[in-house]
Amino acid sequence: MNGLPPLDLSRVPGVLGRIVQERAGDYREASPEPGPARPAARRFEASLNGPQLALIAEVKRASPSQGAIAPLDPALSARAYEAGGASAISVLTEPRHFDGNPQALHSVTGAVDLPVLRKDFVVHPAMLREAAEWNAAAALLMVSVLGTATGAYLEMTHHLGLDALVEVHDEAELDVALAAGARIIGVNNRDLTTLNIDLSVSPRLIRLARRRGFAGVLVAESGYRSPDQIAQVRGLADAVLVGSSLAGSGDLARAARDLLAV
Ligand SMILES: O=C(O)c1ccccc1NCC(=O)[C@H](O)[C@H](O)COP(=O)(O)O
Repeated sequence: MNGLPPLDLSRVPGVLGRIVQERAGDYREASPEPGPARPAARRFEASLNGPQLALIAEVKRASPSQGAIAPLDPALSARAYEAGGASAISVLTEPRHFDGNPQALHSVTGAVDLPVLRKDFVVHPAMLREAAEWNAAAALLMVSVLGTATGAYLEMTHHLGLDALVEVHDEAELDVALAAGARIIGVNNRDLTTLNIDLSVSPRLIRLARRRGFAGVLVAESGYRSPDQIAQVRGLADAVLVGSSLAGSGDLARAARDLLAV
């Protein structure tokens, strides 16, 4: 496992640019060593690979687009999502804009049997080492942030035994994810520069990925609030990732169940 190439984060625009610069500052002193290799468990990937559309339910307490959403207890929320039929849990660990923290991830991995995704803005190998140490099953890698280093970060994520959800928002980013050898690709409907949501992005790029021969797992992400909206990706996506509408619902198990109703 070689060292990772340096990232040029000054090219990342808008809110996302600010967040990733802050995260890079948080990890400036951390060791860039890859850490010990672990066997691939592929639990996250397997949980999304069934015949039904799977739900990745997100523990999301706040966000740049919504402000404060709900003061969720991470472990109780994850148990509620599990009861509501979620296949996997996503936990935001970014502290300034999403009110996340490492302890939230740690408490969720101890509270549920479901695989857990570390949702953060990965800009340093230490963030992946932490995810493995905290028993996450997967980590998010964003092509808009990692650019041409996506393949190297993917290799390190796999080296640590983790699955990677490789996130894209446009055709050029999809090409990077495919060339990097991603096994799980998430298409974000939210433009992270403007924060605008366009639910036509996921179906379009998911179809394109299949036309390009991608046989792995495809996840539609962001902006889903109703079963009608989820219906737009049934039969196309393997999974949907939903945060704000579930987290702000007041009854997480019921909201998860209702969202998945056909
Ligand atoms: O949610 C935001 O406002 C946001 C802003 C800047 C960077 C990332 C952001 N969200 C991360 C996500 O991708 C979402 O948490 C996730 O896909 C769920 O989206 P939603 O169901 O719309 O909460």
